[in-house]
Amino acid sequence: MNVTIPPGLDPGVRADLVAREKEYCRDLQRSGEWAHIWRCAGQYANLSVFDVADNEALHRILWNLPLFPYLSVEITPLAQHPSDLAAD
Ligand SMILES: O=C(O)CC1=CCC(=O)O1
Repeated sequence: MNVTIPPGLDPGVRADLVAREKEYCRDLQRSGEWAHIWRCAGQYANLSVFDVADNEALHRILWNLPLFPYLSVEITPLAQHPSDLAAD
């Protein structure tokens, strides 16, 4: 996810959006659907791993992100690799 918040956005609105985004993300981490989130070094972007039932669940999560209007999201579906020890 790449984040592009307009520089002219009211600072209070921006702070509220970022705070709500953090709480939303942490709730989904607690439920297990947002499995990992990493900051992409040097970028206002993150790399996240979701563990969801289906595409609709992923869409719901992304669509409801408070920062959704300011995100560009690239999605790569993942499957288990046969060499992964966890596959045994
Ligand atoms: O700061 C970001 O990368 C955007 C974001 C997604 C979830 C969150 O808490 O922040």
